[in-house]
Amino acid sequence: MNTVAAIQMISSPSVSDNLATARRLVSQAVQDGAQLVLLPEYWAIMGLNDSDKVKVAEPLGSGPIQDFMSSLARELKIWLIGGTLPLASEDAEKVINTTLVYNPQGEHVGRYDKIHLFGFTKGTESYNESKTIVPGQHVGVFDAPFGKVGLSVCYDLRFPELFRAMGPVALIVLPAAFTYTTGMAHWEILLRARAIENQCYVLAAAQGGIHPNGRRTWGHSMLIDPWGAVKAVLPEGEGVVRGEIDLAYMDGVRESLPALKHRTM
Ligand SMILES: O=C(O)CCC(=O)C(=O)O
Repeated sequence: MNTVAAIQMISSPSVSDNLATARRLVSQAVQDGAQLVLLPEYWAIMGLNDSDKVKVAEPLGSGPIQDFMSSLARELKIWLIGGTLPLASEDAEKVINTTLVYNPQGEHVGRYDKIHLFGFTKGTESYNESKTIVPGQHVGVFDAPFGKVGLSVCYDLRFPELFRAMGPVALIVLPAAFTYTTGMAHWEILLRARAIENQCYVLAAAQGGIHPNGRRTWGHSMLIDPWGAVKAVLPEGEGVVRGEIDLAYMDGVRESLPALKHRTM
């Protein structure tokens, strides 16, 4: 069995507070047996305004957030998928919203830059990530001990072609900070659809609550199995969602309903 966990947070604008919370929750997940742990989108910096986000953006390979993730993975001997952090881009006013993956030796072994940038306007709610983020251009997949893991971030969930482009994977991970409004309507349906159509596990780590800046996020971090069943969920608040990747079960689903083999395009 392979135990994986998603961390749910309600991140604040204080990077040091967020690092302390992440350390506490990841340690709790590991005490409960997790060998691979996923943090949510912008776990270290959510709540910072756009200009402060650019100020804390790190060059790849160095900076306090990357040092923290690498040390934590090494110390706890886990695979750590670092939600997302802002990496410095060539445009001084924009960042790259990046997931970095660390192995149990604390080495950086995977990267994915969020490709689809969220835009949404309804009433007083408005988001336009392309103002402050440079989109990624490459699919991200890495090899974990139990098989291939595909990387995606939040709004990417709405674009099934990204997940097809990963090739067959055992697990899709999705760090997120879904809005309360869109999350209530679409989050679980889309996550379960990605698990069903790709016949793999889906692990989603969300922000979930009312943040100090007033923003409300949907939460509902969850683990879904290859049949589309929700195995564990945390509706709101900080905490850990944990479960097993059962490869024999996944193979059974793929054998009894060989939809992946029946693809024609
Ligand atoms: O797709 C959505 O509804 C939410 C996406 C989002 O909040 C994000 O990508 O940051």
